[in-house]
Amino acid sequence: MNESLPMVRAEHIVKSFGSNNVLKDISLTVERGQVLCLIGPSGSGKSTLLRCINHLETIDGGRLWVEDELIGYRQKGDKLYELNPNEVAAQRADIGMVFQRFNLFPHMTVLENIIEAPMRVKKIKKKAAVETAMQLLDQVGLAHKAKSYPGHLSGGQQQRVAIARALAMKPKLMLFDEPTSALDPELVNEVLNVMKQLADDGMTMVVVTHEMAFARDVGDHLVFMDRGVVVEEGDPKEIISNPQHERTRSFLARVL
Ligand SMILES: Nc1ncnc2c1ncn2[C@@H]1O[C@H](COP(=O)(O)OP(=O)(O)OP(=O)(O)O)[C@@H](O)[C@H]1O
Repeated sequence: MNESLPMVRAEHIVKSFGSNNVLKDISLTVERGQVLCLIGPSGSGKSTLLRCINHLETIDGGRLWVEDELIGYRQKGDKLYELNPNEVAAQRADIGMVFQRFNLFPHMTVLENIIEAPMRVKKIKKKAAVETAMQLLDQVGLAHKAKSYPGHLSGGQQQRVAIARALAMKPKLMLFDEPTSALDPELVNEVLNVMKQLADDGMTMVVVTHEMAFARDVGDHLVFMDRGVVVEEGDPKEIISNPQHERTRSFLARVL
């Protein structure tokens, strides 16, 4: 692995749903260990971009790289070949994603939720999977809830389990899609604190968020998207205190 490669490179990404051109020529780079926060009005294409990185949508044009791997394709000489389902699954296994809704399996305990994918996808033995899961639950402050069912947890606790579940696959990149938007306000910080800890530990993260304090204090890089294009990007503190573009200014005036 070439350590000098960025973690993510999006080059001229285009994505439409019918006549709705949701991503219009998006290019951006996420460096290793960087927390990139993606902000912008509703419908600007932020979730779609994350979903393209994680194979949940297929791009119509451009190239998406995670390290030296082209998302969805294998390159041989000048030719590109679509990955088969097993190869897609292998690429996806390296990328953790946390959604607005936690999507935990309700009929499984917290522990079972976390060990399910490592055992199924990575063929990890149960003993090792449980050991890792318990360490992760400890990291997110929920070791005491291992045997609980998701329905008995608060939204903030469920989201922390969802983060632990994603981390159990030992991803090299974590994508967060508005991870606190569905939470009661008093539960938001417990999730943001776990994310901050992850950032401090050096995890590469792309975070779609409306939490501007998090973007300012934890983000290394801020990207403001509007109507499918990157309008402005740079240092979060600088953009938030002194946006250069009128569209950024009017968005920030609404959310700050
Ligand atoms: N699967 C889909 N089929 C059709 N249209 C879609 C699909 N997914 C997203 N869209 C459309 O793409 C546009 C961008 O949506 P997206 O969720 O990426 O925006 P967003 O910036 O994340 O917004 P929000 O902050 O509200 O989540 C919207 O018009 C949405 O309706």
